[in-house]
Amino acid sequence: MSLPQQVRLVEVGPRDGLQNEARPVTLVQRVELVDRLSAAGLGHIEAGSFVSPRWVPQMADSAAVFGNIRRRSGVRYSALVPNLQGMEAAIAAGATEVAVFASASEGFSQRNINCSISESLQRFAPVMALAGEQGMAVRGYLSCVLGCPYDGRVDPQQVAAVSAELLAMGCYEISLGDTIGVGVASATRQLIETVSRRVPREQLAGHFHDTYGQAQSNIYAALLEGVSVFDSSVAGLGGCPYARGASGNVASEDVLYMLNGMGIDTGVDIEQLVRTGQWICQVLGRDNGSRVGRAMGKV
Ligand SMILES: CC(C)(COP(=O)([O-])OP(=O)([O-])OC[C@H]1O[C@@H](n2cnc3c(N)ncnc32)[C@H](O)[C@@H]1OP(=O)([O-])[O-])[C@@H](O)C(=O)NCCC(=O)NCCSC(=O)C[C@@](C)(O)CC(=O)[O-]
Repeated sequence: MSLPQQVRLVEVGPRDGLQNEARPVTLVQRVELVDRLSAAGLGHIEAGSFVSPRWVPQMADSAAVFGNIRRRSGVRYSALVPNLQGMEAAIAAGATEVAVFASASEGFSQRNINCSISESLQRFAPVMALAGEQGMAVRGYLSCVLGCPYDGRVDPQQVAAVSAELLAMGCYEISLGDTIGVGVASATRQLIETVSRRVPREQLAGHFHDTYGQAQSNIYAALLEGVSVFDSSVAGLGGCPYARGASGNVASEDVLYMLNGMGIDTGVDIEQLVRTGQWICQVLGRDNGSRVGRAMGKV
């Protein structure tokens, strides 16, 4: 399969990234992060989540984030929602679209959202119904597609089955999450080959954490399999509070550098993105998780 000419990057730093930061991030800083990312050309930004603040306190102020960002025309500002309560809050806050999230493994489903996979899908039914009434697009995340911190190996057929259910419920795209970053390129290819028998490749996205340094090669493997949407996080922010040892998402700057080098268009300005990564690392007092960010920061 030939490589795509264009890739859509979904920037998840303000949600997947900041949800796992120990240091408190102010509302002003969260808003500025989203605004800097849209200014850099990112067209799809997950700006926050409407989950229980007891479970993920870092995302507690998401409504205020949506209320204060400088909205650029054409940019999709999405929100993560686990249930109808979250969906109603996301609509009230003015999210452009939402994402529901399920797990391919039972162990992670219980730890992350306190219910089984099948219960989680039942919770999404009213979310999908309300989204339909509102004409709102819903993305579906599936976690632990290449391994689970609680259950170990995850069968690709199981990933395909839950992906197909999310698609049948009305999700326009299924983002396959290697939540703990354990996958390697050959497993990624096999996974996409299996899942694509149930979900068209054009409706799949890749969401790779970089815990074991495999994210970029997994993205390349997914590109070769015809996937052209990838989630990433500026400066490699993040992890997952319910997956011990999970490091951040693959850094947006690193993905962009690779795609630029391969002549694949994303519409994102690498210089501005690198500056945004440097800025947020300064704000958080953390090291920059992007190699490209570190290298370009020196020149
Ligand atoms: C799903 C629940 C709520 C179940 O949590 P629960 O405790 O089982 O829920 P409940 O329905 O019994 O409600 C308990 C309390 O939570 C409240 N509540 C209920 N729903 C909401 C809501 N939407 N917003 C705000 N509050 C809510 C509800 O009102 C009630 O409040 P109380 O009466 O006790 O004061 C909880 O487990 C939860 O919020 N989990 C979120 C976990 C999370 O956000 N994890 C990180 C995101 S997933 C991820 O990062 C993976 C991904 C997507 O990036 C892909 C990848 O990398 O694999």
